[in-house]
Amino acid sequence: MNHFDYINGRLHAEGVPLDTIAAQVGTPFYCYSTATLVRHYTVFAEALSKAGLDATICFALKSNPNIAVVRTLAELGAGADVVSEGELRQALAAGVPPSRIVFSGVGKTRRELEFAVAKGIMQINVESEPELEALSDIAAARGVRMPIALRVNPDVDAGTHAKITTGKKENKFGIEWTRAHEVYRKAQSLPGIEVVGIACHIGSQLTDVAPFREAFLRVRDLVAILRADGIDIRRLDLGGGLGVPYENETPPHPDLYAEAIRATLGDLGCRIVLEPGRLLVGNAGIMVSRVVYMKEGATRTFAIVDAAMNDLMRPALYDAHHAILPVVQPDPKAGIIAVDVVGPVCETGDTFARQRPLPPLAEGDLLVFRTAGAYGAAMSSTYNSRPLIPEVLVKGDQFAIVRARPSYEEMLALESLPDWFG
Ligand SMILES: Cc1ncc(COP(=O)(O)O)c(C=O)c1O
Ligand SMILES: N[C@@H](CCCC[NH3+])C(=O)O
Repeated sequence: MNHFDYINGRLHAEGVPLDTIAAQVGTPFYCYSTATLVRHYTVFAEALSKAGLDATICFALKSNPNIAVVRTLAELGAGADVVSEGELRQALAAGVPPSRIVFSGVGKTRRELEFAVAKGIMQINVESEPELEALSDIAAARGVRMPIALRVNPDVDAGTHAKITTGKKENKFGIEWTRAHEVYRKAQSLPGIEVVGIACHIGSQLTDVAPFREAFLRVRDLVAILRADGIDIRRLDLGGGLGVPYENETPPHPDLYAEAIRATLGDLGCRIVLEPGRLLVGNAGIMVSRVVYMKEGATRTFAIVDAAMNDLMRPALYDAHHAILPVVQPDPKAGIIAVDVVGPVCETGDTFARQRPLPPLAEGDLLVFRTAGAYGAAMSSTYNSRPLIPEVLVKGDQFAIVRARPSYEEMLALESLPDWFG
């Protein structure tokens, strides 16, 4: 469910026509809907409370770190899951209290750990023994014990795209399952560490609840082993990963997911922490782009648009499908053609869709790429010296630019020529 619909023949974000935004901010741009963000958060939170779970929802900023998006969720009670000092600063700037922030990631630097400890965040999810030792040194030097969970790798196949599966033993993430008990013992003995829980995240865009259940049962076994050894496990961070429909997928409803948590872990007396990203923001965002040229190739028709793989990387990186709609509602009598929708970047991979059935298009037409709120702007780059595109947040019939398009002067100002060029 989202709030991007045709009203009087023009696609709107809530109450605002997208061509009105395009006229003001220029194309391409990202556009997010407050109502969809609120709805997704509420459905997820209600599913957890209906299942009787005592849960903290820590929005995974990696999916969309825009501070207006994060603030919208924080006002509903969301905490944050961050993976870098930059994301931690974004979460704080958006008003997320440190007591609701978890810090994940395989390669947190000492500087990043220092910063997180100094801010007094809720928990650090430690992913290796060297990180555990570094963190203990840092916290002990400040005279504190940092609350931690060890991220364990349960060796479960999430059944998702190979590039976004994280919980198999060959993946770089987490502490190897069979070593977990030993590393927990070590953590218990370190002066700067307070063990509070277990963390686990098996992958992203899961469309079946079975792999989650399998991982949660493994976590359950580990809780029993650790508690029998006197290690006080009181929080379970189950990561994110619940998928959204891009094309024909039918991911489980949050109710089913919450029920799987209740059935496997609900009786352990643990606080549950969740790190959803895509589920909250995926369908709350679109990218709007304009057709620059229509081009007839030898075998295909190309719609060359002003957005490119650097703006929305998912199709190039994962062959991901994003639905494409014209902003002006097509006349059904106009028929359908097969089009390759491509960007201007000098790579064949800069293709958003191949042979996509679309109504006849013309230069200047506005197109919307749906389900672009997660891992869209977040993964964009300036490849081909293209400035990052602006982001707009809509609320009812108002909209605001929540990330401006940098000027070429601002981009150039970051670079300099060494003196030796004279
Ligand atoms: C540790 C961790 N938590 C949370 C997430 C968010 O995942 P998703 O956007 O699939 O909910 C990810 C990304 O896969 C992750 O690696
Ligand atoms: N970037 C991926 C998701 C990765 C999840 C991060 N752990 C995507 O766009 O689908």
